Amino acid sequence: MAAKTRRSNSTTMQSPALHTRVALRRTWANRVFTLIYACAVLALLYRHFLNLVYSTTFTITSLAMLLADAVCAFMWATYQGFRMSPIRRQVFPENLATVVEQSDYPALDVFICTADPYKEPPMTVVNTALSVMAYDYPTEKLSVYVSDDGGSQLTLFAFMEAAKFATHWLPYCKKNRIVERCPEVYFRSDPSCFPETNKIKLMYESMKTRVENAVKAGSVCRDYITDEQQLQAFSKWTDGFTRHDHPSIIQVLLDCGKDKDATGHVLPNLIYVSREKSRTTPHNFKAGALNVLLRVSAGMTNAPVILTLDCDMYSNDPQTPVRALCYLLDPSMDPKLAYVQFPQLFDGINKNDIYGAEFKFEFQIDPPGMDGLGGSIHMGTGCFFRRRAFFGGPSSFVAPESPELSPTHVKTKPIQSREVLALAHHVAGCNYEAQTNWGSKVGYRYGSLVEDLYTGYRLQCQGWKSVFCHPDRAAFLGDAPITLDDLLNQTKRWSMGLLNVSFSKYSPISCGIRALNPLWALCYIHYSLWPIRSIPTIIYAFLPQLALLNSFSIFPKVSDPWFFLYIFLFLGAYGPYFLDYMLAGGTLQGWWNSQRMWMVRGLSSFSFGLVEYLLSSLGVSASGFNVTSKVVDSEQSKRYNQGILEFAVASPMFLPITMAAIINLFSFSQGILQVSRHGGFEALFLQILIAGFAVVNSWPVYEAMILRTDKGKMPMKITLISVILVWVLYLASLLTF
Ligand SMILES: O=c1ccn([C@@H]2O[C@H](COP(=O)(O)OP(=O)(O)O[C@H]3O[C@H](CO)[C@@H](O)[C@H](O)[C@H]3O)[C@@H](O)[C@H]2O)c(=O)[nH]1
Ligand SMILES: [Mn+2]
Repeated sequence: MAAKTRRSNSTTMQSPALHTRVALRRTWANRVFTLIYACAVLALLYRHFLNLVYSTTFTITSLAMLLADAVCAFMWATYQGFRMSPIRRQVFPENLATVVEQSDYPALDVFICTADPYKEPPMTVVNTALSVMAYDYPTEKLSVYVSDDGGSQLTLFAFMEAAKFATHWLPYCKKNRIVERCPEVYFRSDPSCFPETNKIKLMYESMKTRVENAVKAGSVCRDYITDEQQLQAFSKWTDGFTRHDHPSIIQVLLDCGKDKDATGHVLPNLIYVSREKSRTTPHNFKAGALNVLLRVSAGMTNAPVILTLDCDMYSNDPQTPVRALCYLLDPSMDPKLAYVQFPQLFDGINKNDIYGAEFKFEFQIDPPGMDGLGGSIHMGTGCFFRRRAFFGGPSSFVAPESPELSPTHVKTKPIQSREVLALAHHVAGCNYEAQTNWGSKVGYRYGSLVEDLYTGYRLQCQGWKSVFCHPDRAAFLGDAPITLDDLLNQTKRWSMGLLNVSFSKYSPISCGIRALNPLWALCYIHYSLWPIRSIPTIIYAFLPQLALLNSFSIFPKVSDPWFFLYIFLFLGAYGPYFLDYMLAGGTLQGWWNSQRMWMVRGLSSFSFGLVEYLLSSLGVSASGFNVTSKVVDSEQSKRYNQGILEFAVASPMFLPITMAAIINLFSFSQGILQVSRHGGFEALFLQILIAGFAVVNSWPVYEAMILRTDKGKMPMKITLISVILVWVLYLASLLTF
């Protein structure tokens, strides 16, 4: 494995390493292959060029194929950034004690975001919070801040319950050295029995029932409210209170200075924050919520290390913060290190990941490639930041507007003191950021629906670095969408967010290429232009097929030497991708599904994202952050576990998928008939091959249109509209060819 190993704590010669990095053995193979494939790509472009200049039969079809191939070539070239210097890191948390005593660990503020109690069940959020509150970390240094953008009593109520349950759960986990500290997952796993297990389980179940009852009823039953303080907290939900219009609500649910667990030990701080909202002031979605937490926490605990988490990403390993410290506290580490990113991994993905929702490349395979160049992307969740990184570059500090919010400000007042609470409410106000640097130079950056990638990128442009930490045991596990519609909406949102980045003032194309190492910038260019993949996907899904239906050949004949170039390009595009996927522990079917989903996304979410982005930049429509649902419907989940794709809703994004499935089937059968009757196989072979490949990929779509009777099948409306559109397309093609 190790081609070269670099010991990272060279200054402390005697002490054992806290972490190592090695170049992956495949690096040279990658580089050589890139060189060979680049020649093939150039040859293809040369062929197009010859065609353009000399051919008398150059048509609109040739132009479209040129466009498709040029975009593919560009995306391929930019992807090579990831493949040039991939590395693998390892951490040794057991050695941390040689560098720092536990009592000298930095304080840690954990930020958890939630936005909608109906799409993100409060019990999910509570489980995430409990799993981190129970970290193996000095409790008095740990604070958990929950941002509730849904402004929901239900979420607050769930956290009041969680605060009570934590007093039992935390000592139980620590005493019995439980590894699984997310209670839901722990009890589901049928744990071994300790004397208190049943009692704790009952407590958990009864909390769950109360919270779920409240969610079902849509309000908190008065009987559940046990004390005056709680009553006072809920009194903020007055008649005019809506999730889009309400004052800020900040509740300290556990105070480390006062509250003790059932065994008399201190508890971590637990603070509920629902920032002020007003319909007239933009709130910048999750980035805005995180900036509020940055300020509220600055006024309360101001920990130098921050962990950001999405509400569904529970901790799966109580040692995770210590792993992060192996980088953050290493005296020989580059002081420009801004964040340690753990991969986004998921719980409950079905056997072969039918939706490719694991994003194995983006969350597991590509980040080590970027890490070797300067640092991984930020994935929004599972990331330990140095607070200082949010305030200017490593050597150019940008002070916040108030010294009390500065990362260097030392806290002395108790978190529940009047001044501290007043400051917290003030900085959570919806007009607070006006005329400040928040969102532009300080904190999470605004202007993109992928605030995570964008913020990480902007930090790196300022000179910050990052590290990708991928331990064997997953550090965090989250939910992935289990319906196709949810998944496509998620990637549509990402597409728009990525285009925001591409066309921003700080675009990787103009800015990144100057600020970062060029290969590193290529990676960002590649991601930020993801949605343009839709162009070749759409062209390749329809054009060769329409040509085939008209017996019109657009690729070289089998006997033509150029034919082999196409075959090589096809295999060479899939081969490395396949190998990387399998080396990352994937299955053959998982890979197949993943490549299918890339085509599906290209047809639907990427193209819709591209169009919506264009419309919103023309001011025709506004783009928002449509939160992915984490609610599981039992029938849907049953189908998901059986590996059946869920269509069910009449989403316009299904139209291009269905149309492509129909047209490929027709052209494939027509092509076969044609060559068996009239010959010409040589000239049409590549088109038949492409259509055949698409037909095999479209199998689940045919099933959903014709064979299935369950509720998840393709809505008849979508099938009918697709048939009509395909017919129109075919008629139009008769005029073209
Ligand atoms: O106005 C908002 C919208 C969302 N969120 C939170 O943002 C998180 C991510 O939302 P989700 O719907 O789960 O989006 P995903 O597409 O699954 O998330 C990925 O993509 C997002 C950017 O689009 C990143 O923010 C996430 O970290 C990343 O995991 C959730 O905890 C939400 O509660 C807010 O706090 N406020
Ligand atoms: Mn999510």
